Amino acid sequence: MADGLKVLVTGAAGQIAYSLLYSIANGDVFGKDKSITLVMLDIAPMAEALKGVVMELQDCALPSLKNVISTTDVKEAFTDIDFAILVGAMPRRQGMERKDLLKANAKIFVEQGQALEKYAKKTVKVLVVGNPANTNCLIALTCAPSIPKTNFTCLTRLDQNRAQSQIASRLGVSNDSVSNMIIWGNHSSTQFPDAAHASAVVGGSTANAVEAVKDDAWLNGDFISTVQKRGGAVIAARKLSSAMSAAKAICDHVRDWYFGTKGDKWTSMGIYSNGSHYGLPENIVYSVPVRIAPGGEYTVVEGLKISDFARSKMDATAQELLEERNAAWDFLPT
Ligand SMILES: NC(=O)C1=CN([C@@H]2O[C@H](COP(=O)(O)OP(=O)(O)OC[C@H]3O[C@@H](n4cnc5c(N)ncnc54)[C@H](O)[C@@H]3O)[C@@H](O)[C@H]2O)C=CC1
Ligand SMILES: O=C(O)CCC(=O)C(=O)O
Repeated sequence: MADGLKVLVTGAAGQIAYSLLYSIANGDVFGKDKSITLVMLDIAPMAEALKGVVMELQDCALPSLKNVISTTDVKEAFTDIDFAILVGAMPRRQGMERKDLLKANAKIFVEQGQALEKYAKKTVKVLVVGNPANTNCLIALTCAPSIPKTNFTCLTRLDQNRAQSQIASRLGVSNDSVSNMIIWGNHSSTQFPDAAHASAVVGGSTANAVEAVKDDAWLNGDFISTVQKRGGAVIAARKLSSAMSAAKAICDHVRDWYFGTKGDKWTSMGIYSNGSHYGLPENIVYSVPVRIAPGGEYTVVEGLKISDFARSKMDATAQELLEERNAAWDFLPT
């Protein structure tokens, strides 16, 4: 078995983790030949529940799971990790926007950014899932200045999967027939799901998704708002936020980050904006299309033609991220 990886999942006793841990431990993310040390962090009141999850993982008898460490101690959790999947945070309830969670969750990402700085490998790759994911990611990377900012990403793959599925279902094709969907901006109701550069295989031929759908009113209207509001719709129906689909999207994101994207395909992820792509402001975490080399180095897909409609949507979601950043700065240590 190839050399192992030490992978941390926070919020390990929560509902997303319950759908996620098996896939990581089973080799569905990093490959069956990679032995995994799984580190599971939650808060002290959840220690007993965490024991139950550990027992279940043991009972799966998985060949690739080398070791399980469950802890409520931040130092133990972050020491020498290769990957950090930061899920642990409060989810929103009905009637809230994700940014309303900033006050409750920002301090978690200050503490965990500082822990990454002190205890993790400098090569650690960090995926922030807990909401508001983009701004929590910005907080974490700001608190870990010795780790490259490119090692921090936030999850918008769930939005991408939602958009892909909407287009596939509209065209009556399988989900894997649709590719190169883009999510621009914030994982929030201002995000811009952009089908203009996506392709779809319909009847054996590959076509641009917009040309295949042939319904601009839907693409510029209900398609966008359905994806933007999908998280809220799941909460309204389930009285709990998305978990199974979130866990699947985390696996897709981390797998692509580890193994790379294939050929001409790209994927969307929230990355640190250094001000050099698509006229986006500097110092926010903004979702863009990226191609990823095996091992994890990503490059932003450049040169896409941006319509006036797209520009206004991209700017609106950037504006929201600037406002979130201003609010978040109140929670950073001085
Ligand atoms: N970016 C995205 O696409 C998505 C983000 N989310 C977000 O993911 C987060 C987690 O969601 P769920 O698992 O459904 O919530 P949950 O409430 O079921 O689980 C969260 C877990 O985190 C733990 N936790 C709280 N503070 C912690 C800390 N300081 N360290 C470690 N663990 C801590 C809690 O004790 C709990 O066990 C929420 O903020 C939710 O809004 C959810 C779905 C998609
Ligand atoms: O919408 C929410 O706050 C629930 C979790 C989430 O971020 C999502 O389902 O997209």
